[in-house]
Amino acid sequence: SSNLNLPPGPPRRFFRDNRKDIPPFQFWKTFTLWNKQHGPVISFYLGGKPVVVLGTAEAAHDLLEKKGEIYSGRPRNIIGHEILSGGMRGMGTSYGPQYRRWKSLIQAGLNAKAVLNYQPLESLESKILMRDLLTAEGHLSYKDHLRRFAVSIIFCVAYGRRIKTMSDDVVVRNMKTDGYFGKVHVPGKFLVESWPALLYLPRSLQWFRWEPERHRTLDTELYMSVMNDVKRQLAENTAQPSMAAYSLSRQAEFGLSDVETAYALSAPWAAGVGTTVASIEVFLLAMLLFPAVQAKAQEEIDSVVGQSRLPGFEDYDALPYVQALIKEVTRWRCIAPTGFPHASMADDVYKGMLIPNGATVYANIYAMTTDPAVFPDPDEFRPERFLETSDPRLLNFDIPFGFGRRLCPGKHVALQTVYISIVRILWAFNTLPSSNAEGKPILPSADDFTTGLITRPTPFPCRFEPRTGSTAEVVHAEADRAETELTAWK
Ligand code: HEM
Repeated sequence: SSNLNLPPGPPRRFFRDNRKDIPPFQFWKTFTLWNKQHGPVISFYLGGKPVVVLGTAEAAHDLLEKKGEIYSGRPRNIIGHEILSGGMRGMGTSYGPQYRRWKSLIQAGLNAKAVLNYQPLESLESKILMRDLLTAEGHLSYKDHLRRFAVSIIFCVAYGRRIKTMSDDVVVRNMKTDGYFGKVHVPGKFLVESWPALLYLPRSLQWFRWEPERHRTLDTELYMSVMNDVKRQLAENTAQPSMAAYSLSRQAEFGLSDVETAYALSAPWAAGVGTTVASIEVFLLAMLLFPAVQAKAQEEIDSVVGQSRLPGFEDYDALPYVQALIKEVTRWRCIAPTGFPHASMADDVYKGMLIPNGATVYANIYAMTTDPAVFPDPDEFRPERFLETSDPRLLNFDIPFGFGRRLCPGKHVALQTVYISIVRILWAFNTLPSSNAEGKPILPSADDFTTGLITRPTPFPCRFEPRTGSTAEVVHAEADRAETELTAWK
């Protein structure tokens, strides 16, 4: 392999370190520019460590899926995995026995069949969400209602308990660390990732440890305490079915210690709340900017469901335009633009280029989902692109959820939650922009997004106008009934 070259890329810098070429803000746009300039597979260096970026779905399928035995590792991540998580988050663990034990627990709770059991809960919580949006005060408070909705569903799935308000103790405690995990995963952000020799400094001088170690103590206390609650309920025979109840009653089978189980059970919480909320926010943004799409989806829902009842999971197959709209939400502004980096676990050769053992490999999902050759006019929000096609890449579109053995295990539950909330918002409300003092609509930018492993629209005001005279009545009646049924989840 010594005769082979790494994939092309930006000019190599002093000490082979391109860190300075990568802006901390929306770094995926720089990756995409480099993919355009140098080709679908590019490379650069971070502190002497090779990084490869795959800019087309074809390259990602060829490597991350077809050669899963090589490309299912995770790069060494000193801050996010080793220091912040004590090596216990499966998401940052390389493929191997420890990862497989973690994954079997996750899969048991989140596989396509298991998630059907969560539909009744998702339906009930979405009825509460409709009432919250109907009675929302101010044009930004929808964000808090969406977050409560997503946290409550994920918390029920993981621990069998509802979150009724954002002032719930576990939410308040989690908010102290929430977001930190995403923030530490910006490539090139920490010197020690590029220069691990800094770990040889006396511990008291390792300034980069102080903050993540503080967060780790808080995280561990929180994850253990919510898991121990379920342990207690199991002993008292009062536990609701949940991932925690299932895995604690089979702990020996999964081969995970208490603290490892506690961290595994926190994975849906860490990876599932922000992503679900961000997806629904992207939907709302698109509805403000593309009102004709909103009207077309509402027309479809009205023709299938009518106005006297809410749409439900049973209507899914009869709503192809809504299904296409959801795919377009995940494509138009993908919320995990570079996925989560993989690492190669052996030398490999792809189209004459060397991808060395230990290289960090990013799937540039942003480049793939905005590739005009596959998605003409990528900035247009056009669900029709998924209907007027026989291209299998569009018919089976799931690029936003990653690739191969590391493909998002929460995909099924995420799509269920997103569907039931979106279809009911469309049925109940016209999502409309706020107006300024002169009565002119304030349209948000389509490109004002945050930076991090997960990106979301920066907060924009919007309002929810009931579509018919009877909407409020149906929403209130359904929410009251849901409130009673939800008491089972305490
Ligand atoms: C629309 C919402 C979501 C999107 C777009 C999304 C996207 C992704 C992506 C791109 C990855 C990285 C895949 C790779 O490495 O190739 C990932 C990983 C992951 N996701 Fe999601 N996700 C979403 C919702 C969820 C939910 C709701 C959960 C949990 C209930 C979840 C749990 C996870 C976990 C545990 C991983 C790590 C998998 C591993 O390392 O093997 N995600 N997700």
